[in-house]
Amino acid sequence: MAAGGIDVSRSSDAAKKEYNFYRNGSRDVYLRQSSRDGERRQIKRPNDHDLRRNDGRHRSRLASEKGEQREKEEVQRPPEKKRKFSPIKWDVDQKVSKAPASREKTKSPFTLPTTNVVSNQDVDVAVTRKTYPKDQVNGVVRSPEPDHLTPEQPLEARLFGEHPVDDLEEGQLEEEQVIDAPLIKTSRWGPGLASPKEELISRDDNVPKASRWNRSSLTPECGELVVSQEQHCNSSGSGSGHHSVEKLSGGENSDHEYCSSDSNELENEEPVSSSQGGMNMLLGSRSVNGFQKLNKINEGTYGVVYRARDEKTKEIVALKKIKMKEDKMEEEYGFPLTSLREINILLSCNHPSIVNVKEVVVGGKNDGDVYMVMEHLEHDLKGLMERMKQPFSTSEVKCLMLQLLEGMHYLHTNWIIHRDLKPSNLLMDNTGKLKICDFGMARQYGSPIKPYTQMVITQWYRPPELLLGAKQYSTEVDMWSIGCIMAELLSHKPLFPGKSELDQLQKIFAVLGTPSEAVWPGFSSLPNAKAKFPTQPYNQLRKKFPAISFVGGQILSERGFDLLNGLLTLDPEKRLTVEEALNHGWFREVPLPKSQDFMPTFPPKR
Ligand SMILES: Nc1ncnc2c1ncn2[C@@H]1O[C@H](COP(=O)(O)OP(=O)(O)OP(=O)(O)O)[C@@H](O)[C@H]1O
Repeated sequence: MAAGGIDVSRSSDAAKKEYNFYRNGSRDVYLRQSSRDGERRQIKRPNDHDLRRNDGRHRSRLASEKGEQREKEEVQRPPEKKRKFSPIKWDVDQKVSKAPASREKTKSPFTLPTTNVVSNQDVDVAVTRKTYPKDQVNGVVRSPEPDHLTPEQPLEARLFGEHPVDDLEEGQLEEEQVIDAPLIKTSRWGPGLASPKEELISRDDNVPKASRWNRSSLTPECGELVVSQEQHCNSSGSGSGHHSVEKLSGGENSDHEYCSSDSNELENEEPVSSSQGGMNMLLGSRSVNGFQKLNKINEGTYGVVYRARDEKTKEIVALKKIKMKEDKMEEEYGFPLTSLREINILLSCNHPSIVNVKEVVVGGKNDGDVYMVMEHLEHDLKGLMERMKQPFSTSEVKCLMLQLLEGMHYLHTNWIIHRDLKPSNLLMDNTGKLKICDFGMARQYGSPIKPYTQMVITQWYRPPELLLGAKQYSTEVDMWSIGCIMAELLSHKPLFPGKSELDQLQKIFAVLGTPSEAVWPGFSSLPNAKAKFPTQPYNQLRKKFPAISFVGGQILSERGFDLLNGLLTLDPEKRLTVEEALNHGWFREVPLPKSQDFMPTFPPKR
């Protein structure tokens, strides 16, 4: 049976109603919730142009729909959300801002939780993008047969020079960043601390445990948790002097030294006055003893997650214990930066598709332990897909994809890149709700886009530009991961299960074609693109997701394939944006997205 769908906007009123039911239903949930708790913060959302680019790929038919939708949203914008703990105040990169007269007047996209307004003018610097003809996407040319992938010599050596490429298994990331004491001293967390030994983040057995978090030095006035966005590394350092600093040559960066990894991104925070800095995130935090641990759910790279009961409310929650860096032989130990970012971002976000962090609690066996208390969801999509006997149906995939895209739309419009989207980081409950979790790799991006570490995103879901060494990237990296997730939801197996970074690239190119300058302008100047990749001139993706199946396998309509191919576009400039994906016609053709209420339920994992 052909999978070609029917466009409900033209031919099926009933289907359209059902679609609207889903969309309105889910929006109603959003609005109901927001008006109920009355605590949603009003956030200035960048418009399409602000968001990422103006590449002329928006469909005109959708443009008017989007316009109406946005208008409605603006009218119905929920009231301001009270801060749960402390706001993120992302710093302005003074070197790139247009000579603000004062700090207060600085316009910046890094003001997520505040009501500061970002002017389009400021944002445009980052988002202007080239226009490409749509037909160049992935250079889709039907092929008779693929060329055989037989490198003449070890490609690892050719691709990455002398440095061997470590195999990265799923979930494994090469970097872990922690905040070390000297760093904190010069950060906005520093002010108000009595001595370096009483740093908030450092751990030292000489320091009485109770003072590790130095609560006494914290005042409500300095209660803002402030994390700087992109700091230029200061070669004189902040005292630690151990961070590597990479000098980028050429282009607009040639005059500056930039951080080569995220761990450096906090290094050069500007000094702060006492009114700016400090942290009271843990001030008045409850003890973890108020929770009864029921069972261990999972152990990830950065924390152990438990199912627990809040003794006070009897509510079942998820407790994520932050793994401290215990090895004092290491120069950096203490509270991982990834966890700090995760707490910071999650406490500031409020969206039905983003896991809710209720509070942060401390204590336990070790007085210095810190836990995030999150709403508990029964499943994650990875575990669920492994245990499911039947794959998700197309309408179920659409329901899940819409929720994922809505959550990502919220993040991207608030200048947050997740950078670790994968099925195990997508939680699902038995009422059909999907929620994005694990914000350890997430960060805000800004204008202009700066070099960040490319060692983000679990390898199977990492886009080719990062594998090829690109350091300047933004939301498009998440869109690639979403493409991989969509493929996996449809087929119930990972699309590109590479065994090493090189194997990952080979797997991608074998399916989507080896990129060329014609298909991906700028490809050849990426750091790792010098390697001679086996030539695979054709896009083979359709073979994996056919429109017709004679053996009863999963089929994908033309529109579904168009969405998948648009997400898995090699050239990040041409990859679909979250807004384009959200408005894609696949979601309006039959079978329509299943309503959350009708999503299947699954037994809890043991
Ligand atoms: N709120 C929650 N409710 C239920 N289960 C959760 C919740 N949060 C996390 N989990 C489970 O714990 C696992 C690990 O959580 P998380 O990804 O946040 O930790 P991590 O240490 O950052 O993991 P990773 O190694 O993947 O980066 C998830 O894949 C999920 O199965």
